[in-house]
Amino acid sequence: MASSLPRQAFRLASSSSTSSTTAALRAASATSRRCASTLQNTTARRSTQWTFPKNGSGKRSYSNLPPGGSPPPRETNKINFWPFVAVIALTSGAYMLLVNRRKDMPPNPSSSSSSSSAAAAAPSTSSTPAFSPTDVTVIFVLGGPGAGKGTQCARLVSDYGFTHLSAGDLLRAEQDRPGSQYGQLIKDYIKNGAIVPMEVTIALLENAMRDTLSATKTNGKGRFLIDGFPRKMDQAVKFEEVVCPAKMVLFYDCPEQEMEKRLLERGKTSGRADDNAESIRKRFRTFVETSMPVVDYFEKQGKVVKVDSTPGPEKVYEETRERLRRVFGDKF
Ligand SMILES: Nc1ncnc2c1ncn2[C@@H]1O[C@H](COP(=O)(O)OP(=O)(O)OP(=O)(O)O)[C@@H](O)[C@H]1O
Ligand SMILES: O=c1ccn([C@@H]2O[C@H](COP(=O)(O)O)[C@@H](O)[C@H]2O)c(=O)[nH]1
Repeated sequence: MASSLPRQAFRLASSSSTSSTTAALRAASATSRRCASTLQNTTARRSTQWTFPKNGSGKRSYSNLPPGGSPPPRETNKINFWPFVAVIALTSGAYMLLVNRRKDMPPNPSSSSSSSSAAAAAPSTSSTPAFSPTDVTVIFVLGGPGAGKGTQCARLVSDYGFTHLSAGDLLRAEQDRPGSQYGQLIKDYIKNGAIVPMEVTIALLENAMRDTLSATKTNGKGRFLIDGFPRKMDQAVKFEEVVCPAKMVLFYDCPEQEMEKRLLERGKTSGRADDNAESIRKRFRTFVETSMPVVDYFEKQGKVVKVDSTPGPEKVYEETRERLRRVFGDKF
């Protein structure tokens, strides 16, 4: 059902868009319920259609005779034309009324002068992203837990003027927001190193992007480092479809042993519920099984820039800058 949720469902919460969050997810679930009840009604109608009366032997009777009964009395073959004439007259009248009313209506904005072309006439099969990649640069920053994504993003922000959006941070903020109906759900997912349903995360990201763009007077232009997202194929596809296609994927590659050491060290002070041995093990597993396919997917599109993040942060950053320069040029 997720893929057929209304677009509105993706306009979810940020701290400034709380009520739209709730309303959007409610709308989504209301739609699901409507779908379910429509399905039930359809099924009910179908089963009615397929209920045939049983005859005396207990078998279904498929003739137009009532089971075991005699044929209905034959009607005399007199045809009365007047009802037909009345129906035709009424239908023609209604049609003419409709045509005359339409003449007074303003033209439909979607059927402009080019409406005669096949493209304009065909129903839209894909949605348009909320932000154009011409105005908005999105770079996905991926890598295992503790690979150093956040550390590198902080440096890129000060040198390139990116806005850094960490999906994990946004989820933690939503989790702690008083009154959030997703607080407990997010908490459980994070503790288990699992991926929160994409509707929540995509909406948080889209809202944060929108808030950033409207707060900065840059005519809707902006640069975003989306850190720790997408971590699952459905997120990747949906985000690019409804929010904005990414220009590049910065992938920080680091051995598990090194990442574990960093996370356990960070866990001494981070206060994060998932910086402990058990959660780290689960996060690694999710990363290998669920998130690596996303990296492979973008790799096939030639979008991945892989940086070894085993060395110290300075060295990793130097390499990152060099790789960005190669892709975007000196003036980026
Ligand atoms: N290149 C590095 N060498 C050594 N330690 C590092 C390096 N980069 C980051 N760290 C440290 O490792 C820990 C994890 O780094 P960071 O938070 O940047 O990783 P992350 O990939 O964003 O993690 P997560 O996915 O869990 O949010 C931090 O304590 C950070 O200071
Ligand atoms: O797209 C996402 C990103 C993150 N999560 C959950 O958050 C935690 C922590 O993420 P960090 O990037 O390490 O801060 C992650 O383990 C997931 O449980 C998510 O569900 N979806």
